[in-house]
Amino acid sequence: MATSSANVDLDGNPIRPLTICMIGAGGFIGSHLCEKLMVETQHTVLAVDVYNDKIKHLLEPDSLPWANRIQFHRLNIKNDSRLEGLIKCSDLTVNLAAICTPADYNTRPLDTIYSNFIDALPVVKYCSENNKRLIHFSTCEVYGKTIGSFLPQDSPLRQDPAYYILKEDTSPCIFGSIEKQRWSYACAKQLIERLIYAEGAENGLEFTIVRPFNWIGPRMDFIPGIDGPSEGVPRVLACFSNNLLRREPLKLVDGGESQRTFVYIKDAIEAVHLMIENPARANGHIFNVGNPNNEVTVRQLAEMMTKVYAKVSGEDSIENPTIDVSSKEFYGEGYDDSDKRIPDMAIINKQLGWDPKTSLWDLLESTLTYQHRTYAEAIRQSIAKPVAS
Ligand SMILES: NC(=O)c1ccc[n+]([C@@H]2O[C@H](COP(=O)([O-])OP(=O)(O)OC[C@H]3O[C@@H](n4cnc5c(N)ncnc54)[C@H](O)[C@@H]3O)[C@@H](O)[C@H]2O)c1
Ligand SMILES: O=C(O)[C@H]1O[C@H](OP(=O)(O)OP(=O)(O)OC[C@H]2O[C@@H](n3ccc(=O)[nH]c3=O)[C@H](O)[C@@H]2O)[C@H](O)[C@@H](O)[C@@H]1O
Repeated sequence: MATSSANVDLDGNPIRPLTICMIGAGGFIGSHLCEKLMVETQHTVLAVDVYNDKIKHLLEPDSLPWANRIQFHRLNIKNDSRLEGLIKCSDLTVNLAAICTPADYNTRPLDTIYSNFIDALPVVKYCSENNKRLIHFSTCEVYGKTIGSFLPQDSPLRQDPAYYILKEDTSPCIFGSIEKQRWSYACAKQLIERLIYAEGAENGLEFTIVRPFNWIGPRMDFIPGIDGPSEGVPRVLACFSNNLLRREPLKLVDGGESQRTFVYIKDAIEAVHLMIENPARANGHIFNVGNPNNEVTVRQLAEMMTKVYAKVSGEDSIENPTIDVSSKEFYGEGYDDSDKRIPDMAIINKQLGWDPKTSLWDLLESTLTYQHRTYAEAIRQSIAKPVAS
């Protein structure tokens, strides 16, 4: 894998220290990106978010070696006039802010569309008007379902990669009907991608669009009842971690037949680092960032997480480790799913020389070690606490 050296880019040119306005810096991806930029580079980060719990370790104490290179700005980009000033005084804006948990897409579709499209509009506008570079986080969900999923079950073409591999420049974006509100997120992300692309074409905006394919690792989402709402439904890694920590069966939605490719957050952050430091190679591109070698069904993921958790916790797994639930029961009306998500890696490989390296077993082992160390005791105490009468 290509890595960017401390001082020169992939073409041997010196890298000058940048000021980066990172919106959504307090989230899962933002926290890892901030960590990378503080520990391994000389760039400065203006970290924008409504929360900062996941980056507290980078903000305090003042004696940290990077203390003068990171500032936290608590603001909601929906309604804060300070945003334009922060973008103006930065060289680059990285926009991560979004509602991005599937349980919200069909239950809070308006918030989802506003967050992923309307709230991103001023960010794009300020970057374009002030000639500032933008790295915008989209999603692999813009591909929706594969072409192959519409073929008859017994069609041999279903095995042909042409019918399922997802390519940035040729694959169509296939969503379900409007009443399947699951697609509100993907559709909003697609429209903001098109707007950014058009700003590039008509007004010369320097942009890069990132399509993450299921990045997972420590600090992803929350554990319900511990550092998030008891009734909240996070993404699958945190749902399954929560079940394992509580010794409950893992819930397989509609049989757990959907397929995903999971990439380790630390591998994926390497790719973003390369985009930041190689604008000539990254500008104007849309990049899939995922690990095509780590494909599993959700059922296989549950089985592997159960085995890995038994290893890292030293506890035997429960007798019936999984249970089937319908999507209506789990997510409510209007849920739908992507059947299969394998990223084509040709463009990112050609432009940035990036390839993922961590196997699914290894990334689950380090992530579940973190989950166990961070949450097991808190869960034990919450279970032991008598319920208030
Ligand atoms: N994690 C993945 O695998 C994945 C996959 C596909 C796409 N993405 C995209 O990457 C981005 C980051 O994802 P993540 O996993 O880190 O999610 P996250 O929810 O952990 O982080 C998003 C952050 O944005 C902040 N935010 C949201 N709205 C805001 C607002 N109005 N003002 C200020 N801050 C706001 C949130 O507080 C949160 O800290 C999102 O755009 C998401 O759609 C992530
Ligand atoms: O991470 C990504 O690349 C993108 O995909 C995710 O969507 P999805 O993969 O469907 O979200 P998960 O919550 O991680 O679910 C993965 C699969 O597990 C299933 N699932 C989830 C939770 C659970 O307890 N059980 C279960 O079977 C879901 O139905 C789905 O098929 C989210 O939309 C975004 O964070 C992001 O854009």
